Amino acid sequence: MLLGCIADDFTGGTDLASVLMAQGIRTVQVIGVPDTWEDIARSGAEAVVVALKTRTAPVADAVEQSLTALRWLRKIGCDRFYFKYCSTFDSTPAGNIGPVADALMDALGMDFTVVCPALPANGRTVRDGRLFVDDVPLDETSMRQHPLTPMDDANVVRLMRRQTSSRVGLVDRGTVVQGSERIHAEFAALRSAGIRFAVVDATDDQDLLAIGRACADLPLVTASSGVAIGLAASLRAQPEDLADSAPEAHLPSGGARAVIAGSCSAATNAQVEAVREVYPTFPVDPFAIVRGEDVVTAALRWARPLLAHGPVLLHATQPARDVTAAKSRLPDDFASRIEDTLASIARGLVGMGVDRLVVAGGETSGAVVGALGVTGLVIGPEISPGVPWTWALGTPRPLALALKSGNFGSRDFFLDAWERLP
Ligand SMILES: Nc1ncnc2c1ncn2[C@@H]1O[C@H](COP(=O)(O)OP(=O)(O)OP(=O)(O)O)[C@@H](O)[C@H]1O
Ligand SMILES: O=C(O)[C@@H](O)C(=O)CO
Repeated sequence: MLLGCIADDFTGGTDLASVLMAQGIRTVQVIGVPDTWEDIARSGAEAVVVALKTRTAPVADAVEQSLTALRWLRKIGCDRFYFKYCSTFDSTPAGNIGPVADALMDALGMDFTVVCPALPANGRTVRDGRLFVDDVPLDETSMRQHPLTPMDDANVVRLMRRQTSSRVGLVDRGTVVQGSERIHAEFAALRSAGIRFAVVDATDDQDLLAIGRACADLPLVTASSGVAIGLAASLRAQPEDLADSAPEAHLPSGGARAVIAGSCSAATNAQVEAVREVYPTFPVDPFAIVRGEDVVTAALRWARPLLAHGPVLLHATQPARDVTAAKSRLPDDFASRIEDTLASIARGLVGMGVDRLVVAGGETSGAVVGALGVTGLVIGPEISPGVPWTWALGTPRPLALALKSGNFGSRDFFLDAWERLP
């Protein structure tokens, strides 16, 4: 086993798994911490991603679940680890990135690691410690109005300092461009100066390759999926050892298609708009859910006659400014109530013969995958950077799932995704 990964949400898990697969590392994603480990040991996997739903959980829960995942990964033979969080550093002032990273490091007896949310393939870069999305500082993007993790600062050093009492430093791009040995030397200098977390600048994949190599002797890295691009080289002595086959796939055979969107991110809003002209869409109204209306039955009644004719899309997605305006009129548990509703709709759709399902949003994906009883995901072909088709494990019938991070994918993602299925 080359690498054990802990992802703080489900779309983030498939993002990392697809990057590792692209690096030739045979990767399996499990949903939560499995009860057993024999299946994984038999699967031929070289990396395992444990997908948790801890991004917005209470800090103590997130820490406990992450430590449980770490123990399980050690049990199946991992001795190198990857804590995957969002490339937009989605978190609250209390956590959970800092507390989880601190707890994992304590458990591994470490006093230094990296913090690197950069993901240039999706426009996320870090310069002088500041996180940009397509060259716009994070706090000036729609992430400022995220329903659960509004991001009001682009400075990752400062964001991290809010979440940990440990010392946080910076490895700037001027150092990174000098290559892995120079970066490694800077890590050593920061570490001996008592720095526990080094935020590392990166603006392109070359930077990530160098950073990955410089992390070769770190038992744990903390990052978006970006650093994984550079890890393959340090995980294997011989590049020709790279695997070229995925674990056995469980392909569905031509049932109905649906999209469930619970993300209110800018990209998902644009993708929902693009669908409106092309196939049927159903808006799920948060206020109807709160009023106790039977939204699930209404949605399934709407979808039933349409499924034979092509894909359908059901969405709670609304523009971020509308969400921000509505939040004060919604109860505190609004997010989980919307997630539960979308998850019940997904279960109903699968019961009606949907076997190819796209889900937009990490929290939403967590709820849907839970409701469908999925225990793991075999990673299939990539639809767009960070979003692969996956084949569900643990479901009574074969099911293809694409779990799309809220801000990933082009405008036509919900139109084109089907074409990437084998
Ligand atoms: N109209 C709405 N008003 C308020 N909240 C909503 C609305 N629609 C969806 N939500 C909630 O917003 C949250 C969106 O989080 P989710 O993780 O699913 O998407 P995301 O953050 O855009 O995606 P990712 O985590 O992959 O970046 C969910 O909890 C969802 O239930
Ligand atoms: O890193 C990202 O942006 C995504 O994988 C993600 O975590 C969104 O939830």
